[in-house]
Amino acid sequence: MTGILHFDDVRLSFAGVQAIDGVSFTVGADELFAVIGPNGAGKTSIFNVLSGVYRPQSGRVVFDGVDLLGRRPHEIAALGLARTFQNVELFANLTVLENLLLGRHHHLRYGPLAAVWWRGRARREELAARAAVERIVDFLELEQWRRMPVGLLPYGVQKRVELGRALAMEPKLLLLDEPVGGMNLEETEDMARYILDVREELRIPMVLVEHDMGLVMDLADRVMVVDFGQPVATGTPAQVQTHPDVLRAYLGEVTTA
Ligand SMILES: Nc1ncnc2c1ncn2[C@@H]1O[C@H](COP(=O)(O)OP(=O)(O)OP(=O)(O)O)[C@@H](O)[C@H]1O
Repeated sequence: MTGILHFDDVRLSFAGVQAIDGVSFTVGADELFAVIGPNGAGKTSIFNVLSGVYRPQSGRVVFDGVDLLGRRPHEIAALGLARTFQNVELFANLTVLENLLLGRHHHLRYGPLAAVWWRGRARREELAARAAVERIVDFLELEQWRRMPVGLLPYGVQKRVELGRALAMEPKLLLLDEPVGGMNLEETEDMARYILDVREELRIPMVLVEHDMGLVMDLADRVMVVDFGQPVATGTPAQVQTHPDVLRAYLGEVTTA
């Protein structure tokens, strides 16, 4: 299968704990791919391998034709792989606009000297960055909060700003780590709509880790279920929902409807 991301037979262990035990998957260029599984199954570890935080003992990870293993998180981000975090990781004292602008820093090509001596280009890039950030503010309907410090905003809006920060990087692939974790129903529905908009209007493929099963089954094209670091099943939401090994992983036994 051709795809933007290939995760191939990856194994990662920490002092006796096999966090990822031979996981493989491919994400298509226009796909929304979800990873689900019980607590401690290895989902976050998969994200941490993808974003360069953990280095696996074996396997291959190829993104957009580039081998990611051994690369540092900032290099991977600069290649176009952006992520959001389970717990919001924004600068609480900075405004929404400032946080979004920080997301764009990979796109600023001038260094500090150029900023002083070559004002024309630095200024043009700065203006382009601001215009791009304003488009994201519109897209995610953040107008009313744009000049407010992120730390003062409701949690659901902070999560939306985090999505915006990742979008500001103009990624080729987006990793969403529990985008609706801790949200109420209304916030969850809003976020689901923005995720669909990212997919349909911006056409950015995504990998989603999420505990909210309803959201996963509504949004994902394909789902991979992991348990104890191992892949249990991969398929469409309808296929995995009825897979006996998936029921066993979640419920501890096979049930028949
Ligand atoms: N840095 C680490 N050091 C030691 N063990 C770790 C580390 N990171 C993860 N693990 C272990 O690896 C296993 C997989 O953890 P991981 O966080 O990837 O699971 P998860 O599916 O994301 O869980 P959750 O749904 O609770 O977030 C667990 O047994 C965990 O304790």
